[in-house]
Amino acid sequence: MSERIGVIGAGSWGTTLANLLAKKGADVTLWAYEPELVAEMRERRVNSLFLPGIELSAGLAFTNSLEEAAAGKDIILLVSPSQVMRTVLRQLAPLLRPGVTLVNASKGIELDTMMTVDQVCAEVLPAAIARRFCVLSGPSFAREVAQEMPTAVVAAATDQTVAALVQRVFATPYFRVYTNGDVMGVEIGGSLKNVIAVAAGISDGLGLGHNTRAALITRGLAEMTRLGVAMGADPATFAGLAGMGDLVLTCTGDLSRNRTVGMKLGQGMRLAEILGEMRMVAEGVKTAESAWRLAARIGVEMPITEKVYQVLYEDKPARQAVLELMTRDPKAERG
Ligand SMILES: NC(=O)C1=CN([C@@H]2O[C@H](COP(=O)(O)OP(=O)(O)OC[C@H]3O[C@@H](n4cnc5c(N)ncnc54)[C@H](O)[C@@H]3O)[C@@H](O)[C@H]2O)C=CC1
Ligand SMILES: O=C(CO)COP(=O)(O)O
Repeated sequence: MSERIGVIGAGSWGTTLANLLAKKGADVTLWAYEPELVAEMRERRVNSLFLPGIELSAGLAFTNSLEEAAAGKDIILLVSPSQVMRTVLRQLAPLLRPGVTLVNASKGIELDTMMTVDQVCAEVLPAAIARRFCVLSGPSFAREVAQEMPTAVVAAATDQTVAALVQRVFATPYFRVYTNGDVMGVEIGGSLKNVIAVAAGISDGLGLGHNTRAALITRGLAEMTRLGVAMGADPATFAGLAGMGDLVLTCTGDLSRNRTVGMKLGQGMRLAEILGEMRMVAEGVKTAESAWRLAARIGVEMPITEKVYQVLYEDKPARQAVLELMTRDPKAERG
């Protein structure tokens, strides 16, 4: 591959995708926020903080300098947590060359503005650069991709030549990439499934059953779709990889950080204590608040998201939240 690629963020997902690209033979530079991580990855070819036990390709370069990671690159992969994305983008803006393709692999809605990552890019970056934006999302635990387990994701861009480029660059025999034109639907699906995964974790932590989890997944999908459609998304996107696919993975998979946070809440731990023990990001914790505020602002009902918000931030007991969901006014399933 001839593309020069900068990967911005060396958490578990950024490291995994950088490694996937380097194993394909691409020229990849991985930027890490933590200086000690760069030293370790250079010397030992491992990221013991965020992706322990996975050997990193000899072809991968590492840096703490955003300039080194971004200047002159053909593709920039954004994989920093969504709440720091604006700060990172502001630093990247003067470094990006015209014609660069931006790929977002992060999942979340900014707290202060209630913006998706594509919207933040459009605000922070020059229009000519923000136009070549693509979001890469879907059911993809980093560790399983790093272990080359078959995975399917979606690359969504307004310009289908951009989506097709991203599909070609990222595809491997174990990483299948579908194109899609619905940027908003894919951004919203990837962001909101994390909130529903917190709910599913709470349910599991309370010792509730498979019926409850299936109800949360299905009704969670209904409210994700409702918000997405109100934001201009195509409802069909929510039946796809970035909607139902990722929702099922995250609500049922033991590797999910969001589900784990929920489980610990359901078992009675306090949020501050849970987050204090975590170095990794559980995006659903902040996105519960931004999504809840966004839904209130545009007048969309999101009862599960609302309860997750109340359990996280208003000390609502989890059992009380479940009871309140179950005893809402009777409704038709669709409508
Ligand atoms: N890990 C996974 O399986 C997947 C993660 N994602 C998404 O990828 C994004 C990144 O998550 P992970 O790679 O999992 O990260 P992680 O949870 O493994 O690591 C945390 C990351 O946050 C970075 N960070 C912390 N404070 C920072 C700051 N002030 N400025 C810049 N960076 C800072 C760390 O350097 C590290 O890269 C998230 O939006 C996540 O939802 C998407 C798909 C799969
Ligand atoms: O987005 C993910 C898988 O698609 C990762 O989910 P967690 O952040 O909950 O681990």
